[in-house]
Amino acid sequence: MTTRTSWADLAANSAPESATAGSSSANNGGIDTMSAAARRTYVPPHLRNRPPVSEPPAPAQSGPVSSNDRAGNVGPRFGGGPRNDYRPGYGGGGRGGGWGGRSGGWDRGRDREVNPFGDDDEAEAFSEQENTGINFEAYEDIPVETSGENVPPPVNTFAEIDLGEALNLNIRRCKYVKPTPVQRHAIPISLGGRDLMACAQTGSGKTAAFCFPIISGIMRGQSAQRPPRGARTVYPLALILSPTRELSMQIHEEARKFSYQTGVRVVVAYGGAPINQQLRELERGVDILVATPGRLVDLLERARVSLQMIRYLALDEADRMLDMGFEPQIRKIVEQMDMPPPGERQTMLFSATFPKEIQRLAADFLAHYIFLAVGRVGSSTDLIVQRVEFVHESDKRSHLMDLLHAQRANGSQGKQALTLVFVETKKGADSLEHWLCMNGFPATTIHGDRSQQVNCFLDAYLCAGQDV
Ligand SMILES: Nc1ncnc2c1ncn2[C@@H]1O[C@H](COP(=O)(O)OP(=O)(O)OP(=O)(O)O)[C@@H](O)[C@H]1O
Repeated sequence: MTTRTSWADLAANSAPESATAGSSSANNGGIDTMSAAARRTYVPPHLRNRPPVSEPPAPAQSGPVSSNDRAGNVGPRFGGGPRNDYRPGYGGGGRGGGWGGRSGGWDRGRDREVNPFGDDDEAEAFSEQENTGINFEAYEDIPVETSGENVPPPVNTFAEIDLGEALNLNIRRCKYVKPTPVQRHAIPISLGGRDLMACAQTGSGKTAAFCFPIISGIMRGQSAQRPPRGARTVYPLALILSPTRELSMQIHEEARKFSYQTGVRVVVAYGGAPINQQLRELERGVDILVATPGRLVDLLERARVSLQMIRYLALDEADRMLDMGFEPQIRKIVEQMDMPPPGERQTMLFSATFPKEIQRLAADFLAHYIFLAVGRVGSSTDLIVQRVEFVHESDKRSHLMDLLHAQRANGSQGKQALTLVFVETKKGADSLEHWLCMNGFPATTIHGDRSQQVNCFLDAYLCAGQDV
């Protein structure tokens, strides 16, 4: 069934055929960290250290979201679809059976996986307390639009999706009780092997929306293709591109939690930091690479990373990447290196907005994609009263004083309230700070290297002593 909506119509006109995949520039040196046996067949990090199995790999078969046509989308490169890598005896102990029962390659290899949850106390980790990162009360009214052919139905619970035992445990460790709107729709779409163009705001739970299908897919899959051997070149199976170092680090942290004890290894690479440590991390193996575009181009040009084995590509905050001028780098990474073309890889494009430039990117990077637009969770329009008031220059301070007094009166109901005042210059901020303090509203000025022009005040009346 096809549902058409205003945004959807924009999306539906796309022509995804224009992407071109460059040929591999593989070199033939040995992979010096591998044994001779391992050299014969490339073994991705998540599959290394498995106990040997005598039977051949399981035949290609559909994933648990059986109504989806993943095979047709993944292409012949990966054996026509995901492989269910359940093997009797593998992961059968400890965490339960099924393909999700793996305890992962980490613990058996030379690296012991650090617990990203930061504690070994399972009782604490599994406490019933919900993750409070999302305002679930604002959920029910979130408008969601989807369009495209054969859109997989959304799910209401994580239990409805077979993500595998290990990933399910990590979802519980994260205290995610139910999926956010973007997760409800995006996860079944991606598990179904479909390309996705998702318009979703920051804070809507996008990270899990693209990480869960990637991790689950890597756990199930088995690469049918052997990459050429290149000294010190690594071959990630998934690439997550994000605009900034901070966001990349955040995604990496989250992805490490989601992939804990799955055997799937996540590495991050971003600019503005020494490359050597990142190279060492890459050399230890990488299944999912989280990267900023500039640093990734550097790694590709040094032939330290090859995109030849990429099965999953996620672009987070794509509109921000374009705003920051990363389009040439992104196009180089996706179209001019050795990444498999659309249709042979699975691509998820996330953006808060859907301007023409993003529509073009979607047309070039995605194949037969589903368009998803999710309204903002806890949108400012729902939770914040916005008011614009025009005040004469000479009345600004007295007006501010009135607002602060009003807030002080409201604040007596119990909840602490903070006031942020943005001031044009540091000098102006210093002057206002002094004036506020003299008038009984302790304030703290914040200014930093990144924005000398914008300074803000914290009304410390109700939070004196807090370090912003
Ligand atoms: N299903 C869920 N249940 C409870 N909390 C969740 C759920 N999904 C995500 N969260 C939490 O909500 C917060 C925002 O999620 P997340 O960082 O994934 O959003 P995002 O859309 O990727 O935002 P950003 O663009 O800032 O990365 C995080 O604290 C995350 O742990």
